[in-house]
Amino acid sequence: MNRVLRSVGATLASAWRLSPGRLIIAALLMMLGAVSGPLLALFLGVAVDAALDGRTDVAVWTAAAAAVSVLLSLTMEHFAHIFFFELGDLHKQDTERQLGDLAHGPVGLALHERRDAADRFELLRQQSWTLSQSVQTVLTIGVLLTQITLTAVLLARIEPWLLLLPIFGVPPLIAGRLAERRLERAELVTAESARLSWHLFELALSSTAAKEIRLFGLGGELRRRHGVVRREVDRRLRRAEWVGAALRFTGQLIFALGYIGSIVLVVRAAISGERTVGDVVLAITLAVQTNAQAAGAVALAQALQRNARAFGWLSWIRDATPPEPGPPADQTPPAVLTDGIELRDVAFRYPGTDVDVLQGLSLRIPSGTIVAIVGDNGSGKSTLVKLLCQFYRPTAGEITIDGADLRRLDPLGWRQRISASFQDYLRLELRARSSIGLGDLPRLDEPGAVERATRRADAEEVIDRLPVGLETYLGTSYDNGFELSGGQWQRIALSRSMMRDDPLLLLLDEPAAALDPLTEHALFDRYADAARDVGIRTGGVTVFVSHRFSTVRMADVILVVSDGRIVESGSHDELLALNGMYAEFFSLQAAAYR
Ligand SMILES: Nc1ncnc2c1ncn2[C@@H]1O[C@H](COP(=O)(O)OP(=O)(O)OP(=O)(O)O)[C@@H](O)[C@H]1O
Repeated sequence: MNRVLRSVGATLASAWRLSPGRLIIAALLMMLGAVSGPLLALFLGVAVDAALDGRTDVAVWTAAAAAVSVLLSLTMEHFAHIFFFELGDLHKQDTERQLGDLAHGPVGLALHERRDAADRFELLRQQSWTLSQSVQTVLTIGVLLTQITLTAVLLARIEPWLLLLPIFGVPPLIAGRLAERRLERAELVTAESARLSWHLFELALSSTAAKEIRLFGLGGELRRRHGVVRREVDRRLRRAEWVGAALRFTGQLIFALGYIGSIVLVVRAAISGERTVGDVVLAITLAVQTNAQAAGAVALAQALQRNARAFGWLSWIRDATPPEPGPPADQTPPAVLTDGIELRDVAFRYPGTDVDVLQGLSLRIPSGTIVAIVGDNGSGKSTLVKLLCQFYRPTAGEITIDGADLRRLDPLGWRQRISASFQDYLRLELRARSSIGLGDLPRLDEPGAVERATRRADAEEVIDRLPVGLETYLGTSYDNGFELSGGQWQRIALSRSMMRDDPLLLLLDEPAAALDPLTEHALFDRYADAARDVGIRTGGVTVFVSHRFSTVRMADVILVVSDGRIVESGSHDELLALNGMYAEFFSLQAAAYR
């Protein structure tokens, strides 16, 4: 109940903030429509009695009033809808903006990488229409309460026992709520499968997936799997809907019994002469309206539950990433690195999991050093990169920057001093100049900055091939957009990562996976020059992850990571002399290229 009340309050507050005028007009129009129903019953009753008594004037006037009531009840809600529609749209846009803020807001990655958060984002995406209707839903509460009160007063005038009639409206309400709960549980339980089924369906539409799907002849298999998952989701949802329908039917049956009883009561009173024919007409008309009101209340309860659920998901996401415990992040990064970066006994476990993916990591990276990280898939290389970017804080141990705890550095300030490129790089479908220049937003329009970054990333050749160079629109979002190959996109991403002139940390997490070995080698040659230049100017440290040992050997220090631990470290020659894991990997790869 609290959840519903909170969502009602929040919806009204939001509608008032967005457009108080529309809210007031819509509420007034709805109220006019709402009172016209019970008034219609009252005027009809009086008109019938006046006609039977021969009071023509009264009969005509009350019949005319009844006609106006009909007109109002038929039209007012329609006009109110125009305002609701606009308010609903504003409310939906506002919620989407909030969702965007929530998605972009957290400084870390936990929200994006949590499965339970992904479920709620998906449910909100699917049910955004609920939010667009929430203002109307909430105002309908006032309408129904007014109608029910008026109806109750009129019924009590005829026969106080008739006041019991609205009580019969309670079972349908409770039944509706139970049914909604069942559906909600079923939706949450099936959210993961629903995501999977959507993913399998999307594969059929994706041009990237089309090649492998055709090559491996996977079309039928993917359709089959999609069908199995979809059927399972549908089966569970259908079952919840059937149980819900049975519950609702029971509730309505109880109301129907009360309804029949009340009509019998008034008709008997009229036969015995205690009530007039007008009273019977009034009671029957009101009883019909009571039924509609009960049905409206059930629908309203469902809509309120849905609204509360969507509101609950939004609040859940809002509360899902509380600020991480630890010292306040109020320090700015140093202008230059003099000492370097140090990891002391660092361990890390992803939120919601029970395995340490990094353990006991200790290491000192002196300023100006180039460090390469190698290791098996899943050994923890990218996770270490995420910790260095402050996407997560270590669960144990400490990372220091020139002796200062990394947690004390303002993440946004620290990231402004990082240049990074990731294996799952972003394809920013914009003008090439912007797609690169956004790597350092304040310098997007600085003359020569984008060109310099392109040179550092060895990507001039990619730009030269574009129809209008840096001014070319990239990607399929534009009619005249130029689509790039995977490797070309990666070079654009690399250029973006080269935009910052004075980074303290250069991170390259397999940034060249889509490039051929020769290109990667040439790129890293150039990159190493840039890194050393940065090292001299700012003492900046370079950390790169690569599976190509020909590239890795250029680094000053190579770390071999296995199962979240550093198992070997040293220069290329030192590690070869050690004749351990690195030496084995290196000779295997060298033999493959020979
Ligand atoms: N968001 C996440 N939530 C839970 N576990 C995760 C998450 N991201 C990665 N992991 C787990 O952490 C471990 C290390 O993953 P990581 O991506 O750091 O490996 P990697 O060495 O970079 O692998 P690769 O060479 O394949 O890129 C893996 O076991 C992976 O399953």
